[in-house]
Amino acid sequence: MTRFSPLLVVAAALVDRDGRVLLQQRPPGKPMAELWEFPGGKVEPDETPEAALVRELEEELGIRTHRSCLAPATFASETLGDRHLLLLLYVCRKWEGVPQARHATALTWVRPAQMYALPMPPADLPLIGLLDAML
Ligand SMILES: Nc1nc2c([nH]c(=O)n2[C@@H]2O[C@H](COP(=O)(O)OP(=O)(O)OP(=O)(O)O)[C@@H](O)[C@H]2O)c(=O)[nH]1
Repeated sequence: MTRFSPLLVVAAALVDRDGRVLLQQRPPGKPMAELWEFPGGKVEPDETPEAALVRELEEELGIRTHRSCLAPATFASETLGDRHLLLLLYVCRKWEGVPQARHATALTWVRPAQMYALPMPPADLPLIGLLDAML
């Protein structure tokens, strides 16, 4: 029997009061360098997806939130090289602190429709229309 071992990644659409969403730019030297992505990262073994996302938002942006502020929104399913990525996207409207680019090259706040003009990872492309309809 084939074992399916997906790469489980969690990410957040942080939404501000004007309905704009935060994207971060991946640094040079990494896979998919310079593409714009939702903040987040891999779920570690023995970690819940929500705990992973709270941790990643603190590490990457220096903001604090709580799992009760993470609303499951949609997901992406995409083959990435020899792995299969499952990306769980949450909407978050409540956090403490001002996001800072601790890992990313840059941050930007955009409306979902503006994402079509930005280079994003292939897995993220189907999420744009869904966010546009949702927010
Ligand atoms: N955070 C995030 N990751 C995404 C998005 N779209 C997407 O394909 N990914 C992929 O999901 C994985 C996220 O894991 P990660 O952030 O821990 O990986 P990384 O390559 O940046 O760092 P690392 O492997 O050095 O820890 C990467 O392979 C990344 O390319 C997205 O919108 N946000």
